[in-house]
Amino acid sequence: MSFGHRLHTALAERGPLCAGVDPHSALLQEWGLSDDVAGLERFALTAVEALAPVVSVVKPQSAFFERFGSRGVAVLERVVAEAKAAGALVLLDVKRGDIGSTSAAYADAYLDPASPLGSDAVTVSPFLGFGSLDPFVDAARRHGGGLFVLALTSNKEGPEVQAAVSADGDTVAGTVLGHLRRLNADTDPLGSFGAVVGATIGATEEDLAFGGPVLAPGFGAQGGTVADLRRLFGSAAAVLPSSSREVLRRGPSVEAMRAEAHRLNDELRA
Ligand SMILES: O=c1ccn([C@@H]2O[C@H](COP(=O)(O)O)[C@@H](O)[C@H]2O)c(=O)[nH]1
Repeated sequence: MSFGHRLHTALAERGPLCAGVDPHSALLQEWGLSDDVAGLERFALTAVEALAPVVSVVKPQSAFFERFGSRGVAVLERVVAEAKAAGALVLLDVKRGDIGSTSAAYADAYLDPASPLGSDAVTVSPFLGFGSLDPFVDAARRHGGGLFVLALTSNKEGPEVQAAVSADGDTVAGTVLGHLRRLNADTDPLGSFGAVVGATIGATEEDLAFGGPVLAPGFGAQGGTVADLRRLFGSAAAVLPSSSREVLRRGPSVEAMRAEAHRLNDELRA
């Protein structure tokens, strides 16, 4: 079954919230944990225990695991496996993108279910040209996986690149969304090729009806609100507001993190 189909079902069953697992050193400290691999493991697996049984999508941020080298990546492998086992879809946030032949290796690493980091979907960067992502698109189709392609990111520096107008008169973001619209054509009920559009961007004239899901980071700690989501994403096929720190700072209590995820899902559904 395609990622779009599986995501559509998960959103209906569990709600739209995407829960980020971002083991910031400041959060490890707030939880009373040491800033080392043991602390990382306790933090990340506690977050998975709290959130993966109740949210549709868990999004581990690879950077916070990579900073501990191979032992940190081994913890990330457990996070991916345990979140899947608890019934969540796993979106690995690695924002990869390179020349095609290297993208093929990244795609195998993150989208092949037989790989130790094999996930349901992955974030990718289109800024080497959208065609450089073809190996990711092929792997996603082969394995029933999904992609979330950077389009209008939540950071204030994004427009310098993403709002630039290219030779055909489209913005860079508009060009990315156009490619996604083509990839998602004729997919029912939801395409597997999503876009990253921050909840913090204020306003956009881009057409967000491209047939696939929008990952909306910036909800919560970066200032994005439910009102922003309603205003920005009315035309989108599906929206996954993503929150990491805002939920994780409720820890280390499993009950408190889970209650916050339920509260946000209720608010988002209302
Ligand atoms: O445009 C983007 C793309 C990705 N992110 C990632 O989402 C989370 C946000 O964490 P919060 O604690 O909820 O702010 C983080 O992993 C970012 O790398 C983003 O923020 N904006």
